[in-house]
Amino acid sequence: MKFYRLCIVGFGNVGQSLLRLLIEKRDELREKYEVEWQVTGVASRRIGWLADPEGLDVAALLRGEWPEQKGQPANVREWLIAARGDVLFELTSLNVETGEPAIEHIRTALELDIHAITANKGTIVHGYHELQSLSRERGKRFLYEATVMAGSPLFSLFQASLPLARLLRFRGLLNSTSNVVLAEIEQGKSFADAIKKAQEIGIAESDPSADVDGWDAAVKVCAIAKVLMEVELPLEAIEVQGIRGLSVDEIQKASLAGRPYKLVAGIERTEGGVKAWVRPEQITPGDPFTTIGPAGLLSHFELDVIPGLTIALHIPNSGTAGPDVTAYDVLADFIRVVQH
Ligand SMILES: NC(=O)C1=CN([C@@H]2O[C@H](COP(=O)(O)OP(=O)(O)OC[C@H]3O[C@@H](n4cnc5c(N)ncnc54)[C@H](OP(=O)(O)O)[C@@H]3O)[C@@H](O)[C@H]2O)C=CC1
Ligand SMILES: N[C@@H](CC=O)C(=O)O
Repeated sequence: MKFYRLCIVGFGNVGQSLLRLLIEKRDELREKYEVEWQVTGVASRRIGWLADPEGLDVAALLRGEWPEQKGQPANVREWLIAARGDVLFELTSLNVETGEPAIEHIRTALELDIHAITANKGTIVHGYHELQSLSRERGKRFLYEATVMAGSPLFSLFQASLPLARLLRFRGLLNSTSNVVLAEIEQGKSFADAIKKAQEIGIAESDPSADVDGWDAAVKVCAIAKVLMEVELPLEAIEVQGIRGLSVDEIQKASLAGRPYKLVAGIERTEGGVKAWVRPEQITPGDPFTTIGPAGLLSHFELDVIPGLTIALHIPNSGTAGPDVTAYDVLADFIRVVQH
């Protein structure tokens, strides 16, 4: 039996879903992978750096009850050492501009020979090469399946099942929040109430302007360029237009005409590199984008060896399905660590 001490930084929607899923899958992890785990560290701005190498009470954490700890660790390094972590789950809020402090959290974990798993796409855009090479140097994993198309295999699909395939073109729905907001406005809700709906489902970023202004999708396009196309694409080089500029009237009329708006992201290779964009587009009947609900995600890839490959992810427009499927990607990365 292998035993892992787990540390979670960022204990919001995804962090809590992950903990619930780890508990739900505890027996299967033991039976199928001979893995036992304990959460020995939990941290966030409100919680501080909680650590107990003997294991924290996970049921209490999920009830929002944090044990009083005198002399808490002062920073991520002290925290990981105090918790004697084996795996760090980095699940803090997206920082579009710098990817921090998530990059620092992951760098510190790898320097301490701790595997790092993240759902935070800022780390890919701003820290991918550094963190990849550090993870190789230390012989530890840095995994990020949940960062793009959370809930469906994307990076692991390419890595495991599409060797030597060259990605030429991509078009997709990468931001659930914008598409939920558009669908809610089509039903007569105000912009503010539509955002509230996305927040209730747990899919909006901590600052939802990253969603509706197109930056969350842009960061994901950038991650696709970096990881799947091996191309450097600065965020500033992406043509980004969010949904905020659309009026309620435009959104509702487009929907009534059977050509609703969706926030669409795309990238294609050009002679000199790549061209990438995020923008609202009216979709026509028969477009694969019409086949999924508002919170769903869809990616269509054109490869040199496969003319068209589509991944569609269906997410109910209620409950905590968004963070739950994200947590599953994070758990799948944990299993990859266990099999390392
Ligand atoms: N929700 C989803 O469906 C998906 C989310 N993601 C990504 O997963 C990550 C987490 O998302 P989600 O759980 O929804 O976000 P939430 O806003 O629900 O939670 C974010 C958590 O990060 C903590 N946090 C923020 N800044 C810091 C910091 N500087 N130091 C320590 N903790 C910090 C917050 O702490 P506190 O509350 O104490 O301020 C909170 O616990 C994000 O990067 C997001 O982009 C990826 C795919 C899907
Ligand atoms: N805010 C994001 C969450 C996942 O990355 C979205 O709405 O798609």
